[in-house]
Amino acid sequence: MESYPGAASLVERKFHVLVGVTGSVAALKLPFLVSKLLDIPGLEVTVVTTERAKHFYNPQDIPVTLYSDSDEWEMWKHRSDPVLHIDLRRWADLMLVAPLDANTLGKVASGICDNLLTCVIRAWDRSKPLLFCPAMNTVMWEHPLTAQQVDQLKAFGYVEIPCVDKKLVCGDQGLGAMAEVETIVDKVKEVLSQHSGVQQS
Ligand SMILES: CC(C)(CO)[C@@H](O)C(=O)NCCC(=O)N/C=C\S
Repeated sequence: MESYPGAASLVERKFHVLVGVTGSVAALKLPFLVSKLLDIPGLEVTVVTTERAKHFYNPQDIPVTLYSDSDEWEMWKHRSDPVLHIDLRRWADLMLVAPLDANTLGKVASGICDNLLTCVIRAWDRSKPLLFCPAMNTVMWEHPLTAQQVDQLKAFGYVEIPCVDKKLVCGDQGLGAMAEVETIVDKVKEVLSQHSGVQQS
């Protein structure tokens, strides 16, 4: 490859998927979700976790870069240092928040950004797709706040991958279970095909 200006732009870089994970018990599916995303050719995956989500998975089961709040503060000590949540919003072509727990849903709907994940979302470039997978106990899902907040996120242009009706880990039966990983991956593929369509045009 000649080293003329713009040469790099001619090389098909990978499609960058940023996975956000929050503190629903559905976060136990993160290793499976990441591995199925990595099966999609041309994808590069990075994960941003909240502190509460860490309770549900083992970081050794996540074979990609995994950022959490301390990374932001380790990285920024002086004015010239990179700002991680801004670097991540630039790096990502698509964001997938799976699971989106009730706490982070509320924060995103009202613009609270008190951790790395909510800062990336608050800074998100809304011309890029942001998919979210709500997951919470049925009685939380049925609280009137939830529909208001989900509608607010859809009004921002974010795409809901709806929760499903299941027997939940606490024994309750009903809506609130995160969409199946296969459903989530199919949705990412669908958006990806639209995106690559744009690239071909
Ligand atoms: C964990 C999994 C994926 C097992 O199939 C499913 O139950 C689920 O998505 N639960 C999320 C709902 C939740 O956070 N419940 C919290 C209290 S009941």
